This record gives sequence, structure tokens and C-alpha cells, in this order.
Amino acid sequence: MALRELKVCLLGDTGVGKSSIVCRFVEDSFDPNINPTIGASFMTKTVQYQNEMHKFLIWDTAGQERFRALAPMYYRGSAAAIIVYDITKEDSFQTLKNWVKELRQHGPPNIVVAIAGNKCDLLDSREVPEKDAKDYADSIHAIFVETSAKNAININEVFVEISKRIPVADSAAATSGKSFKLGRQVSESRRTCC
Ligand SMILES: Nc1nc2c(ncn2[C@@H]2O[C@H](COP(=O)(O)OP(=O)(O)OP(=O)(O)O)[C@@H](O)[C@H]2O)c(=O)[nH]1
Repeated sequence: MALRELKVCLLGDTGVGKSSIVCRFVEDSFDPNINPTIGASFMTKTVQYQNEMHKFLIWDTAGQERFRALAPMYYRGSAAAIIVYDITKEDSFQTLKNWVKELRQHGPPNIVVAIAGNKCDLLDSREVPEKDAKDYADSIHAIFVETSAKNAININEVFVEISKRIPVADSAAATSGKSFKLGRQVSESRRTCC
């Protein structure tokens, strides 16, 4: 069975739930007391998709402002970016738009963008209407889902949608020449999940 490697990075404000999404996807776990990411963390998960195995190489970046300058190291060479906001925090949606602008200016030209409105279990505290976010995502041709890492809503679906959108040639290009980068950075920044 063919193996595709897909490098994916997660971007977004601190506290929106990037690491929690990755932990839910990779380990099917959720930690309400998870620590903020320092620098970045790296995890992989291989899943079967149709007649192929898809290995996701996932870079979870730190959302805190002091780490912002590191982000290009992780989105460069990525086949896809999952930009996460918190549906209960309007500010985090504005930050998401800034990430979209930055990717347009400095990211890989064909990067697949997925927008995840996380914490959709907290409907009573919603600040970002789903329609507004969906309309914005459509306007930039991005994948859009509302997710809950806590309740395992739409987490696998984001990655499946990414798989569907990345042509085979792009996935190969996205992972070629990565070995030095991964070998060096994993040892610096590996975190235990959850
Ligand atoms: N209710 C709810 N809480 C969540 C969800 N996802 C994450 N959280 C909580 O939100 C807080 C921040 O989660 P993280 O995963 O660390 O957020 P992050 O975006 O990785 O933050 P940085 O590492 O600082 O960039 C934690 O207390 C999580 O438990 C969710 O879907 N629902």
C-alpha cells in the first residue's frame, strides 16, 4: 500500500486548543490542564485513507507572542496549515486572519489552509458566529470546520479533508528534503502529549 507523507502545521493564538487538537487526533486524549507549548512540538500519526497510508507529520506551534517569529520555520515546506481560533474569543478570530495574511505573503504558494473553530462544546459562550467564519473560509477557499478537542468533534475530519485536497505530487514535495530539519528540531522540541 502506498505511503503519503503530509507535513501539516498548526497556527493560532495561545490557548485556542492547537495542542489539544493534535493530542485528540494522535492519542485520542484530552487534558484540561495541558501546558502552553514552548517553541513547537512534533508528532506523527499514520492513518489509512482509501487505498493509501497517510502519515501526517504535525508541527504544533506555540501561540504565545514571544514565539511568533519561529512560525516560518514550521509553515515553510508545509503542505497544509490548520489555523485554529476559539469560537468563544473574537480576538482569536482576528489573529487567525493575520495568520492567513502572513501565509499568503510568506508561506508556500500552494499550501492548503484549514480553519478550525475550536471549543464548539462551549456554545453558550460563543463570540464568533459560525456563518461569519464559514463565509470568511469560503472567501479564501479554505477548509472550514468547528471542532471540539474536548468532545472529539470533527478532529479526524479536518485531517481527512486535508488528505483529500493535497495532490500526490505536492505531498511528496512537501516532505522531500525534510530529514535534516526534522532530525534537528525533534530533539530540541519534542513534548509528551497530554
Ligand atoms: N472546553 C474546551 N476546552 C478546550 C478545548 N480544546 C482545548 N481546550 C482547553 O483550552 C486550553 C488551551 O489548550 P491548548 O491545547 O494548550 O491551546 P494551544 O492553542 O495549544 O496553546 P499554546 O500552546 O499556548 O499555543 C486548555 O485548558 C485546554 O484544555 C475544547 O475543545 N473545548
